[in-house]
Amino acid sequence: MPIVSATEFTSATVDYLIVGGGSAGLALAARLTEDSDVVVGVVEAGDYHGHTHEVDIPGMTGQTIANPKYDWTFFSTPQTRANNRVVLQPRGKGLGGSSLINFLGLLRPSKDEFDALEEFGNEGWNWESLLKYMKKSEKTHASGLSENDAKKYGALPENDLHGTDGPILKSFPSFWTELHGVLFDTAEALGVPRNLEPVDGNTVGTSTCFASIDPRTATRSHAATGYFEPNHARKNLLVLPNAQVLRVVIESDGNNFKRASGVEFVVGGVTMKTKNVKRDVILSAGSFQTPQLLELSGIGNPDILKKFGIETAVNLPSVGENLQDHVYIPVIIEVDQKYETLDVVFEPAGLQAQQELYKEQKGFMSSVAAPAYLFLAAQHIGTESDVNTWQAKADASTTKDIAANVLPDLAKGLQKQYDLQKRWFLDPNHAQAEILDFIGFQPFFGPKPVPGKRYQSLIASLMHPLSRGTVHLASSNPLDAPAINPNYFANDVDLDLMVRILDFTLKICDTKPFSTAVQGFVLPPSDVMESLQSTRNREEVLREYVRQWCGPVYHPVGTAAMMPRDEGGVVDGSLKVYGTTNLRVVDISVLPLEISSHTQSAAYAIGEKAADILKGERL
Ligand SMILES: Cc1cc2nc3c(=O)[nH]c(=O)nc-3n(C[C@H](O)[C@H](O)[C@H](O)COP(=O)(O)OP(=O)(O)OC[C@H]3O[C@@H](n4cnc5c(N)ncnc54)[C@H](O)[C@@H]3O)c2cc1C
Repeated sequence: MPIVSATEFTSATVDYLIVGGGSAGLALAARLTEDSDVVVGVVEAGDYHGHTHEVDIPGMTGQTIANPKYDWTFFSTPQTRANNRVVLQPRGKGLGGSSLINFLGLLRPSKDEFDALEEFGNEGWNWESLLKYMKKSEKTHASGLSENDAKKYGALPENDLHGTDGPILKSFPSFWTELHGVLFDTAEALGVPRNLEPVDGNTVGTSTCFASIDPRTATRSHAATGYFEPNHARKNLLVLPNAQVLRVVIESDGNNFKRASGVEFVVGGVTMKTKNVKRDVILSAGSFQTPQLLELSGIGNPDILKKFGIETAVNLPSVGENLQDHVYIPVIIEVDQKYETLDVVFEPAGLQAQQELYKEQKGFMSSVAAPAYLFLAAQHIGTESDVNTWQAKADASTTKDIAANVLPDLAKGLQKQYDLQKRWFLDPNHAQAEILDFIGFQPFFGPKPVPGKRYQSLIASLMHPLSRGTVHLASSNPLDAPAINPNYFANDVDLDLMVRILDFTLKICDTKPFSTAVQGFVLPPSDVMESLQSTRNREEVLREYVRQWCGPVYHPVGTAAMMPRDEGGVVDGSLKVYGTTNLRVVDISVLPLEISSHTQSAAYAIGEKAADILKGERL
């Protein structure tokens, strides 16, 4: 049994100690322990949740969000350019990490975005290599669609691009709603074609996503089911849940470098220490807690560390800078009653019928709630002159409140990022925006659905923000949440883009055939919709709606960026933290630039690739 007690954990000698049993951390642990001579310890703050309905049943996705059993329930700092609001920043807690609570969409970034990693100086980090690891992480189930339907739904996968025997199972929806095809026809009328195979490196167009669902049982496939449970009998994999790491213990190696000798953690209110790490300590705590743990361990900006009474072990001011996340704005519409939507499960009779269907792995409970995607290039949402303006403003001088404006190293790296973003603005094959269709009332914020009515929620998001945020310590108490500041709209272009993406979404609702289904708007609310009819200053009305209703899409990256040290990097291409001999970061925080995709496939690929890097070093 790999789940061990704290005493067994601290007395064992391990080759690798992984902090965080989440998406990337468990992928890494599973692959390293394929070699029975290698002993790996995983310490995870949350529980091993086993199999619970709210995690397993796809139709219940969303119900774990803001539930502290599964979610860290972080909030942002007040966002000055979004009406001073604080916004929820969910992160999965427990074996499986955020893959426990995510919305199941299994998409991939574009080729350009992975190739950019190599352009940043990380040899071997490119599309070809990461495609191999994304495939390695997955096992694909065929859709069973006819060729005609597959074309209608933008769902015609090319077999050799998809994995066949990996641990994460992926499948297409078990049913298809009428509005799915109607939405894609409407997008086509607006100049956005279907993209039959969106995971070949080009994401632009309309398509159906795969979902991380095992179609044989209609249950969530996640890091714990794929990478932990099948390997639970390995004697060389020791897993300690319910233990929160407080800091990495850092020692001097006698030269200029620092060595991570173990970690201090708290379990059941008792603080304990591991010491017996033969090789590496690996942080896989995600984009918010990896930088927090680095700072708690004395690795970061000395000015910040001093403020919290922490002695600097490694002067690395880039830690916790460069935070990027997708920002979304919702449009919720009421649709004609004749359409079947996920809303049926919130009515007693509908729920009972769906529960019966679920027993046969059918119906809404068995499938992903947001299967239909539109990925839009800048050219879909702006004129040539808009695009030129946007790319001209991809610059540190037009971005407010960022450390790169005072720290030359960060400025150099940021300029490289902006140069790429400029190029991507001009490329009609590069997605700047995403609109996903949640096939019912999006379950959490704001207004509530009226029983008996039917809805669609179009979630419109910015893919490549120019703003940069931060994650730093909020206090010296390791058990306190970090201060998460996405710094929304620090670059004006982000707000301009959000307005254009929202406008395009509203245009969809006003264009046939989709418009014929629309009965009215829930969001934007009626006062905003009325102002849009009556006022000449449409842009300002939309702007204010964005400021008031925007939020994160839960894909934060960049806070431990894999870039050269003198360009604002935290780790090198072998994922080693600068200034240390054996401390690594293996999670989504190492991506220097946000990707035009949801991030779980990248997190698994990073875990898979890290395992091969570490195996390679032992040869
Ligand atoms: C609500 C939500 C919806 C999402 N929807 C999608 C989607 O539909 N599709 C998609 O592709 N992506 C989605 N994502 C994003 C995706 O799931 C994440 O990017 C990915 O899982 C991150 O992997 P990771 O390994 O970096 O971190 P995580 O998987 O979050 O793992 C980090 C782990 O570290 C643990 N940890 C943190 N601090 C400590 C500590 N001090 N001590 C010990 N353990 C610690 C955490 O408890 C967690 O288990 C979503 C994310 C969320 C939160």
